[in-house]
Amino acid sequence: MILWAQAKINLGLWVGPRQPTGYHLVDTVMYPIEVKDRIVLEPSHTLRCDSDTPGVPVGEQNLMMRAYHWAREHWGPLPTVRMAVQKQIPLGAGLGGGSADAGAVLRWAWHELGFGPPPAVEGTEAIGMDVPFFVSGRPARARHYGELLTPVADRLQGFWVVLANPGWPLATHVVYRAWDEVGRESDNRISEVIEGIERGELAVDGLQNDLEKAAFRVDPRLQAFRQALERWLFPVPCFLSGSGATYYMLGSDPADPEWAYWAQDRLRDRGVAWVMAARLGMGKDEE
Ligand SMILES: C[C@](O)(CO)[C@H](O)COP(=O)(O)OP(=O)(O)OC[C@H]1O[C@@H](n2ccc(N)nc2=O)[C@H](O)[C@@H]1O
Ligand SMILES: Nc1ncnc2c1ncn2[C@@H]1O[C@H](COP(=O)(O)OP(=O)(O)OP(=O)(O)O)[C@@H](O)[C@H]1O
Repeated sequence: MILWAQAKINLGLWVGPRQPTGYHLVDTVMYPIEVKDRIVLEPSHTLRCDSDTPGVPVGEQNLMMRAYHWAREHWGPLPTVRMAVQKQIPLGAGLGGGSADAGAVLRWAWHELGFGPPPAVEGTEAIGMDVPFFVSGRPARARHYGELLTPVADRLQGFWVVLANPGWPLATHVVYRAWDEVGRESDNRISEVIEGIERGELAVDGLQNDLEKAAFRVDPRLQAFRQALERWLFPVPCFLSGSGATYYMLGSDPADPEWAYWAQDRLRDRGVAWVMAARLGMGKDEE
């Protein structure tokens, strides 16, 4: 069986102070995007988790394995399988790659156990704060530590964006740690973003990512990367997803793929390590 694990982008991200738990309060909209990992699941005599992508942990360190164990413990017995992931989502990119894979395994487990849709997300934050979103797979506002979800209208489905990643990762916990030093709470404009989505628009003036300054601090190359993107795609603004290092950009008519493909070619010509024109919204779950 083939499972598809879709990435997300954050449409705005506001961060509050670190709590005694070690986590920060956040407020963001997470939107699925059609960049996806391919996971092959097959019956096996022993439980295994592999990947042919360099840098992806295999075995117990992989989030798919943690998701499998979690589902078996909390939902019920599962067949013994080999899980193999082919990554398309870049690593440490703010696109939620590992959490997306975990979400896909949990969705499979829910279905496998004969429970009806939608899969329950409760408790899955034990695997990662982004995981409940990936289990649900639907556009949502995410609050508290990111696990508290409220559905958001799926009115941006089909919008074209171009994603650009500089080719090196940023570790989420390091960026949050840097936020403790340089971060400042900013005006929360998420209602503008949500109202825009309800009208079928992306309110770009309200999009802001509080982690960006912290990410610049962790790796100053990111600021130079952003400046280069802005120069190459002028006058289009760039928005950082999650804890970075991926930026997304959209043209004046996001329903039209032409600008996204033009931008994709232009950034590839300029040597950007990973670039992809992709649509927002939910794709198919499995093959
Ligand atoms: C940046 C975002 O992707 C935005 O959606 C998320 O906030 C990160 O979610 P995630 O990668 O699923 O995060 P986790 O794997 O749960 O946590 C990784 C590390 O990030 C930090 N972390 C994460 C979420 C949060 N609300 N506050 C935090 O401070 C913690 O140091 C934690 O140890
Ligand atoms: N299935 C997986 N795919 C990718 N990385 C994984 C996986 N399982 C565990 N990891 C580990 O998780 C780390 C972070 O990976 P990931 O790509 O999810 O980060 P991210 O995109 O920054 O996530 P987020 O947006 O949730 O902060 C990787 O460097 C890797 O060590």
